[in-house]
Amino acid sequence: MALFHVARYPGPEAAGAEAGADGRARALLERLQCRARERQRQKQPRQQEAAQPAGPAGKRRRRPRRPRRREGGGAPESKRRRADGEDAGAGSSEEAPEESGVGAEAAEQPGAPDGRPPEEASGPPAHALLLGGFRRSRAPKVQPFLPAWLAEPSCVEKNVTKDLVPIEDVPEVHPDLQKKLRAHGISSYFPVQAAVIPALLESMANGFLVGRGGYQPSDLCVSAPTGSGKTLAFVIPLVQALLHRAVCQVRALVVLPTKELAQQVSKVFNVYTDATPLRVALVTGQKTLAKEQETLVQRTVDGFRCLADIVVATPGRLVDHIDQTPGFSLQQLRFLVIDEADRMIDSMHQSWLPRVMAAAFPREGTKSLFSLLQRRQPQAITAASTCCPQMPLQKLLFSATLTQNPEKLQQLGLHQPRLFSTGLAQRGSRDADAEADGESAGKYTFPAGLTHHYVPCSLRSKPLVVLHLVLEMNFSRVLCFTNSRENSHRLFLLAQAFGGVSVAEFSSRYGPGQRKMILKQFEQGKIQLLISTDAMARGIDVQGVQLVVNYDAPQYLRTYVHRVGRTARAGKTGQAFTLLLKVQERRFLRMLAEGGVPELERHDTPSKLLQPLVPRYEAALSQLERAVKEERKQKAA
Ligand SMILES: Nc1ncnc2c1ncn2[C@@H]1O[C@H](COP(=O)(O)OP(=O)(O)OP(=O)(O)O)[C@@H](O)[C@H]1O
Repeated sequence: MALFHVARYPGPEAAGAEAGADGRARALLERLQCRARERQRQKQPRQQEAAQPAGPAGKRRRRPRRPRRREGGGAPESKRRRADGEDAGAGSSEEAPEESGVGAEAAEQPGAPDGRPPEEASGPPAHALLLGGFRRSRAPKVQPFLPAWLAEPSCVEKNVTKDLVPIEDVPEVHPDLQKKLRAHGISSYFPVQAAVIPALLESMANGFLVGRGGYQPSDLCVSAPTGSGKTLAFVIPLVQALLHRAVCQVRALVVLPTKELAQQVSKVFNVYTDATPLRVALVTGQKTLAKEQETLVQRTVDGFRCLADIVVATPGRLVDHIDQTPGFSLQQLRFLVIDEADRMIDSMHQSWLPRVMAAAFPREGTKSLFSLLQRRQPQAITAASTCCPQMPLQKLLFSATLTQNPEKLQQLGLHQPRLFSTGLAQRGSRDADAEADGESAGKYTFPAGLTHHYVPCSLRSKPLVVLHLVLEMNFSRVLCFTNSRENSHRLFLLAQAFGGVSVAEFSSRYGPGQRKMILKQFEQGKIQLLISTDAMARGIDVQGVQLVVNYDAPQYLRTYVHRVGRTARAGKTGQAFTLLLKVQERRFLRMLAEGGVPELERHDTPSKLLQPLVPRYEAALSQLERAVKEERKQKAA
C-alpha cells in the first residue's frame, strides 16, 4: 500500500493548459473515478444501515450528510481555483481523495483490466498524500530580472541647465578640441557628455589599436533625454582617438536610421575634424552610388586607397557599399556607433549588423597588411586567445528611449556592456516588452524645460484647433506631427488655403534634396508651420522650435518622447500640445502618466475662440476638396 502518491511532471506536452487532449481526457477520467468511489463509499454505510434492524424505537436514524471537505476551510470552488496559482505545489482537493474510509477504499480498489497496479490504473489512492499536482496547479510566475549592467546603470544627471561641467574640468579632452568647442560657443559639457566622454577616452588610454591592458573595452549604451547633447558625447572622443592615426582606414562607423539624421551627424563630425587630417564620408543614398564610392576609396596601381576615417551611413546604403564598392573595407573598424539604437534594433531584420560584423573580420585565410593586430573571429576566451593583442571593435549605443529589453539588446552581441542612463532602471524584460509594444514600462526622462499640454477636441474641429494654436501663439517655428503622409498632405493643403501662415510639409512625398531644402528653410525661419510625418520625429536638431503639435496623437510613448523632443533642446524651453479625441483621452493620458511625463495641462479651446476663424476655415475646406479632386485626376491620368 502506497503511503503517498507523487504526481510526476508529465512532460512539457502535458505541463500547461495546452496539454494534449489525451492528457485532459485521462485527468477527467481520474476525476470521475474518484467521484464514483466517493459516492460508492457514501452509499455503503447506508446500505449497511438498511440491512441492520431498526433501532430500539423502531426508527431509522438519518445520518446528516457531511459537506465535502475543502482545503483551506471550505472556500467556494471558484475561489479555490483562483488561489491555486498562489499556493502552487499544493495538490488540489479535487485530485486528493478524502482521507476518511482509507481501509475500505484500499480493500475495494479494483485492479485494472490490463493487470496494472490499482494506483496506476485509477490515479492516486484515497489515503495518499499528493505531492506535486502539476496538472491542476499553475506554476508560480517566474519574475524576470535584468542583468546587473542594466539594473545598475551609471547614473547621469538629466538637467542640462544645472549640472554643467566646465570644459577645463575634463582635462582628458585634447586642447585643440577644447578650443574648437569654445569656438562653437560651448563652455561647459552637458551631464551626459561629462560622463561618457571621459569613460570613452579611458577605454582608449593605450591608443585605439589595442584595448587597455590588451583587453577588449566594454561596449557603452547611453540613454539620455532628447536634446541633451548625445551627439557630441561620441563625436569628441572618436575624433580625439583618431587624431594621430598614421594611415587612413575606416576606423569609425556611425549608423543612423534616416538620411537627414546622418547628414546632421556628419556635419558635427566635419566641424570637429576640420583642420585635422581626418576625413568624414557620408553614405546615405542622397548621391549616386558611384559618387559616394569616390568619397570612400581610390584606385591605385597596387590596389585601393581608403579615403575616409569616419563613415556616417544609413544601414541600407552601407550594405550596398559593403557589397558593391571594391576596396571598401571595414577590417580596421575600431568604433561602431549605433545612434537611435532602439530604432536601429527594430530594423535588425534588414540584417545590416551581421553584414557589418562579417565585413569587420577578415575572411578565412586572408592576411592583412596589419597582420600583427589582425582581428580574429570571436571564439571562447582563453589564456591563449587573450595574449595576442588585436584591434578591438567597440560598440556605442545612443538613444533617448534605449530599450532595456535584454532579449533585444542581445541581438547586438554587446561585450561586457556598460549603461549610462538618466532614467530609472526598469524591472524586467516583460516590462521592456510592453514598452516595445507601445505600453509604457518605466520612466523616460524628458527635457526639464518642456511643458506638456493636451487639447480635447472633435475630429471635425482638429484642423481649426491647430490653426488657432499657431495663430494665437504666434511662434516663428512650429512643428506639427501627423500619423501618415496623407494626413500631413491634407493638413498642409488646408493650412495653405486658410492663409495667414507660411506652411510646408515634410514627408516621403518629397525626395531627399527637397526635404533638405525644406529643413533649411524651416531652420532659417522662412517656414512658420512645418507639417511632418514621423520622418522628422527622431534626432533632428532644429534651433528654435518653440512649439510641437501632435495633430494625430502618437500611438506609442516612444514616438511621443521623440516628437516632443524636437523642442526644449539644449536646456531651452518649449511646449508640446497633443490634440485628443474623446475616445483617445483615457488611454493616452494613462500612457503618458505611466511613462513619466511630469505634468500634463489641459488646454481647452472654447468655441467662442474658434468662431471667428470658421468662415475662413469653411472656405479653405471647400478649396481643399477641389485640390484633392484635382490631384486624384492627375494621378489617374
Ligand atoms: N555642451 C553643450 N553646450 C551647449 N550646447 C550643446 C552642448 N552639447 C550639445 N549642444 C547642443 O544641443 C543640441 C542638441 O544636441 P544633440 O542633437 O546632440 O542632442 P541629442 O541628445 O542627440 O538629441 P536627440 O535624442 O533628439 O537626438 C545641439 O544643437 C547641440 O549643438
